[in-house]
Amino acid sequence: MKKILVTGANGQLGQELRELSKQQTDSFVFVDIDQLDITEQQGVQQLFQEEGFDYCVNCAAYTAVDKAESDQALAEKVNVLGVKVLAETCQQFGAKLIHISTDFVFDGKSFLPYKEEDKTKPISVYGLTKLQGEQQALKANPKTVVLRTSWLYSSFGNNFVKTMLRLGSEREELGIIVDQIGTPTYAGDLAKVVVEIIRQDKELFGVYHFSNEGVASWYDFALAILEGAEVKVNPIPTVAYPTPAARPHYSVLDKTKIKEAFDIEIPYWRTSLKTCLELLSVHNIQ
Ligand SMILES: NC(=O)C1=CN([C@@H]2O[C@H](COP(=O)(O)OP(=O)(O)OC[C@H]3O[C@@H](n4cnc5c(N)ncnc54)[C@H](OP(=O)(O)O)[C@@H]3O)[C@@H](O)[C@H]2O)C=CC1
Ligand SMILES: Cc1cn([C@H]2C[C@H](O)[C@@H](COP(=O)(O)OP(=O)(O)O[C@H]3O[C@@H](C)C(=O)[C@@H](O)[C@H]3O)O2)c(=O)[nH]c1=O
Repeated sequence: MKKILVTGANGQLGQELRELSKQQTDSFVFVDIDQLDITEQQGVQQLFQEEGFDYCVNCAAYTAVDKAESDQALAEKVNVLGVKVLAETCQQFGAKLIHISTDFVFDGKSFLPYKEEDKTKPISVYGLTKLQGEQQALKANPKTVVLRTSWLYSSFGNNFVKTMLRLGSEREELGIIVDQIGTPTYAGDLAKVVVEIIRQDKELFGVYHFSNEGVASWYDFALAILEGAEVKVNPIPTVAYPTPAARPHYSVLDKTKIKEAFDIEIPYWRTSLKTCLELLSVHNIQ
């Protein structure tokens, strides 16, 4: 039986892992900032010393993309320093680290799905801090898996799906960006892959890309979320929706490496969206 620490456990991915852990025989410890601030080296070291983890899954992050532009210090503290502290502590106590990163490490100028070794060039503070976090993790603990994912949503936490359901019930029309192309990822599917990597325990460290299968613009995603609703969804260009942070125009991830290494099948994004929407409607959450 393995012992696994999950940090940032109250976020979308953390809560999906919590759900999934109920069906696992491994022992999971879930902590969020109130129990363990990943930037506090002493507290992190003490917990590792007391508990002796085999794996740490880092779901803790500063994820407010627009706010990060004016709050660089805090974004850096959590996404760079916090990851360094966790990775060094994992190395010190012999634990493997699974760290989650983002498609926003790329500039979006490609027209083919990004492979792990493609050149990174973040265009936002969030993207830059996440890239620096990856680098710190891989440097401090060679036994690190970095999972880059994109456009995460879940029935837990805050995300684009819930925003669309809310705005769709409040407004008659929505303008949604059509020239940013990527792939939505159901955090429940990402949680399954994390658990599978731990189960296989193959020691295949390094960077991997994971999202759902297929491609969409935010506009396509919004239309699928609001299918059957009365609201009119209009496609708009990025310039018509100015935001503090720039976002890549294209950030589809190539998933060949993770599929071959861990022999996994990945659901199409519309299939997983349906699963999440059904869960939301059963629990009447918006
Ligand atoms: N959301 C997305 O669309 C995407 C996310 N990712 C990455 O996936 C990972 C999981 O994302 P997601 O589940 O959406 O994130 P969330 O924002 O839902 O959850 C992050 C959690 O980390 C907590 N946290 C923040 N600072 C600290 C700290 N110093 N110590 C401990 N915990 C802290 C947050 O607490 P609080 O809420 O109180 O701040 C929150 O509970 C992140 O690494 C993210 O960068 C990658 C691609 C897309
Ligand atoms: C609410 C809204 C958003 N949008 C656009 C803005 C943006 O380009 C896109 C998504 O907006 P959001 O703010 O929900 O999501 P955003 O913060 O851009 O999502 C990103 O989060 C980080 C954490 C990641 O790592 C990325 O992979 C990605 O998921 O939709 C519209 O066009 N119309 C709208 O009414």
